[in-house]
Amino acid sequence: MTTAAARQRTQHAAQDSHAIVFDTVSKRYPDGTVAVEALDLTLPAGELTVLVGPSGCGKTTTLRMINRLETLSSGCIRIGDRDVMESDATQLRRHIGYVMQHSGLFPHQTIADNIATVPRLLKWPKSRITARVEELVELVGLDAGLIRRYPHQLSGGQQQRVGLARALAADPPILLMDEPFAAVDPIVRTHLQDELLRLQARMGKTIVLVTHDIDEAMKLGDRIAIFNQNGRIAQFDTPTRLLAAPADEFVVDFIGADRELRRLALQQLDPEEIDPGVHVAGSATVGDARTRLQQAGSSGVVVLDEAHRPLGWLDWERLRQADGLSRIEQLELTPWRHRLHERTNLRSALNALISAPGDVMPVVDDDGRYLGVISQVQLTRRLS
Ligand SMILES: Nc1ncnc2c1ncn2[C@@H]1O[C@H](COP(=O)(O)OP(=O)(O)OP(=O)(O)O)[C@@H](O)[C@H]1O
Repeated sequence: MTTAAARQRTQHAAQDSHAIVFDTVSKRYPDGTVAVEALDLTLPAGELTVLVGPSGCGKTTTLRMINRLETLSSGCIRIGDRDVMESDATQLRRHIGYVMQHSGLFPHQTIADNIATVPRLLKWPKSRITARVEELVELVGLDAGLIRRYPHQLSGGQQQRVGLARALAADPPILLMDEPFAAVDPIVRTHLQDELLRLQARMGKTIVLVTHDIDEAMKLGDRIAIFNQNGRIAQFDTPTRLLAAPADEFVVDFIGADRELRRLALQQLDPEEIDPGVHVAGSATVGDARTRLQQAGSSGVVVLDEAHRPLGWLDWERLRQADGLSRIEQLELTPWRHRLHERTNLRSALNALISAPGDVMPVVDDDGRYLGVISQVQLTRRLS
């Protein structure tokens, strides 16, 4: 009989087989440079681990030793119970997707052929390859019309998506990503990071990602390894723990002066803090709105459209001056520059509130419908 516990054990065993363990690993290049010295580190299966640290501290070397693009000088790396140096290098790399900073696409091959690289090596039937390419293009959010183009005909962000699709083609359990978003502009980078998180929530792969950027590390990492020189680990922890209890001055400096703001970015609004607020429909009369405001003792009112979406803010002074019989929608409302989503983090909430009329911001659900308001007073109380 297969019990739930037994099923869970089997699942864990399967996942553990993709944990990556560094056991006293060193790498000395032929010119004598010691890139990594006696590294001990266990990267858990099914998690996204970020390697971050100053330039030249050995992050890329560490990453490239996992798929044997660099050989180890001493020590051992195991994936599950397999020693990578004893595995066949070609076989090993088929189970490990690899994404580089400048996508590394083959310039004379179409996008479709680039994505199909590993399936072709594995001699999949043509129909299976075509179906997989279509599936991947959709998965990474590329327009299907692009697959007949060549890499130079794509933007940097599109090329990175193709690089990711190619790395995922044979559904490898492990994905190595070396500064995958460093070469694109900040807006595209944010999109790509969000996409990676969305994909990882579905895929649950063992991902190792190298970056210089501590904000990117905090956003993406289930765990973060902060490297000091020669591949020494200053701290290996979850983002929350790194911010709450940095191990030493080096970590404090690396995280930066705005550590408190970074902590806020990791905390979400508590649904209990969302206040119903005072709101009226645009079709209500000024007189109705005044009565509601007086009852609630608020400084203004949130005006909603017929789909219950926030239209703007109307303060008491403007209401007082208006004709009591006119409709609210005829008055000039103060719009918000942002909407806060119910799953927003406290850093975004604070930023938005700083410029909000009436010191309150409407909070909306996935469809943009009004759930209530969060106020500066409430947030300050929570943070103090
Ligand atoms: N092929 C090589 N030969 C000699 N030294 C090398 C070689 N590759 C890297 N190094 C050196 O090894 C050290 C670690 O390099 P590595 O590229 O792993 O660091 P990194 O943390 O990824 O740096 P960056 O963030 O600048 O990419 C550096 O001092 C680098 O100069």
